[in-house]
Amino acid sequence: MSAPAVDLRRITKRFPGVIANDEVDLTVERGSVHALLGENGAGKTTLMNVLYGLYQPTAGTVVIDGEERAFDSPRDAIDAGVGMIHQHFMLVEPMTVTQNVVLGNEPRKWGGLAVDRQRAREEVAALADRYGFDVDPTATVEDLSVGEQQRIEILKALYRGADVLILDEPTAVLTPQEVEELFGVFEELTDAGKTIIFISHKLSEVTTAADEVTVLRDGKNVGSVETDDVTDTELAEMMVGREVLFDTDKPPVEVGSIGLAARDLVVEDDRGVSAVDGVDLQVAEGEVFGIAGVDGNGQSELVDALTGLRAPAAGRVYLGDADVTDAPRRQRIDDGMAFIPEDRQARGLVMSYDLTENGLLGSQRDPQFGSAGRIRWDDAEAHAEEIIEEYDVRPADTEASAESLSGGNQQKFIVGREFARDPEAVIASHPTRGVDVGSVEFIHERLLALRQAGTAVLLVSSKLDEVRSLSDRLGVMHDGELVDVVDPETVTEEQLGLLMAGERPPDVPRAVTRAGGDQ
Ligand SMILES: Nc1ncnc2c1ncn2[C@@H]1O[C@H](COP(=O)(O)OP(=O)(O)OP(=O)(O)O)[C@@H](O)[C@H]1O
Repeated sequence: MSAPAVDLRRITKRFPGVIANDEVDLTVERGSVHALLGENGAGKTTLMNVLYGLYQPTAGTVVIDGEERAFDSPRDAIDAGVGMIHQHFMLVEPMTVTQNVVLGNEPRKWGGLAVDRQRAREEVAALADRYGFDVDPTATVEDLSVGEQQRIEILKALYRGADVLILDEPTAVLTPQEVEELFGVFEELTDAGKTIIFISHKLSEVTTAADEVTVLRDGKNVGSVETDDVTDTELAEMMVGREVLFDTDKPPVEVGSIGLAARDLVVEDDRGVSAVDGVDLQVAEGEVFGIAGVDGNGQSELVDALTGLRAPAAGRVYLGDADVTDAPRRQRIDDGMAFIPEDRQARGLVMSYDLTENGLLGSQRDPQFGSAGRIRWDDAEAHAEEIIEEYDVRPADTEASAESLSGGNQQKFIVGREFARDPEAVIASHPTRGVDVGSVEFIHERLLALRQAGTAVLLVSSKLDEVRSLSDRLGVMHDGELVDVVDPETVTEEQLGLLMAGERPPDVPRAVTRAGGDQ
């Protein structure tokens, strides 16, 4: 039998005060798809960063194709045939597909004096063709959908000779259709002898797309199993070490008056084009209003306008009875608006601050933490400790900087901080993105507890099962418009998919309006 494509032997990686990987073994056979699963902070990204040469292990050996390797940088890993596709793409948007794919490795002509553009185009087209990728090498990257951009990243790795492809949560930003396409790409690649390792939090995707799965817990490998031999429930238990319930219990709630509303809202994007085109919506106290849609159909701009990050070009925003259209963000927070942003690193946290400081963000003027501009740091620290404990943020250290936390733990901290404000209205944008199953369950429970307590919740999510199970009414956004408001319980996945694609399927069940006031 040939040597495995990847063989990690007793990899240990320590950071100050943390053992991120603790003698982890991982064997991945050539031509297979291997999933890496584990709670937030379990050490998945760290292990892959070791394999990709971004980190040097404290101890242990990396063996590729039977050959022991020591990578000092990703350059070494790429030379050994290991490529990595990060969650945040590293493409140059104004450039073409071809320019991006060959970037840094351009074929040359005239004795190396000039880039051979024609050859570059031909090579990229041939590569795309070989793996069945439907891409136009002359297209500009910024005009492509997220799924297409991801395929360009994969092409880039293949162009550099990758035999092993590592993908960090590749499905987090994709629509259900794009996820299917990506899994099709996985098949093409493995048929051609490539090896794929992907990190995921979605159990159903792991069992669908992977041949084998390895579960990490607290930095250790707790088991590698073939996906044919394991159920979602068993995997969840391996991850968290306890039973995880998948049912969301949503008790009936008596709704109150309007907690959050938008009227005829028009919002322009960064290029001055209308991204939100006359949206009307009302969220009652005690109601979860979900918004489903393919990313990039105006959801982000809508959320920006509601939270005060972007001034609308027309229309009004209301928090309770108050018109807050022109109110600064700070005032909206003071008036009871909590916000879980889509981009947690840019808008949810200050990455270089520690958790005590991050726990204060938005509450600096709250008398709970001081007066006359002086902050009582003991109280601020106690507050951060409460969030850490309640939301199981790891490491449980108020002095840890936000940037030293894993992505999912950063998210849990933001959610904890925002929910602790006891808000009148919550705007939650992809609140469980990158969060492990145990924590997803917890965040869902807390969202429903807020609903129970009479908070108006606007939930934007690209996870259809999430918006369907939590929402009382579900709006679908397409091309800047709220094209329909449907009953999340009875609408079918197919109807939703069509609405999200801008079509008008028949017999869509309309949502029943229960909110007070006119609708
Ligand atoms: N650069 C760093 N400095 C200090 N600690 C770090 C650093 N990178 C990761 N860690 C710590 O190592 C542990 C593992 O983190 P890692 O990002 O590998 O987890 P993960 O399994 O990928 O989590 P998630 O699912 O949340 O992305 C965590 O405790 C994290 O706080």
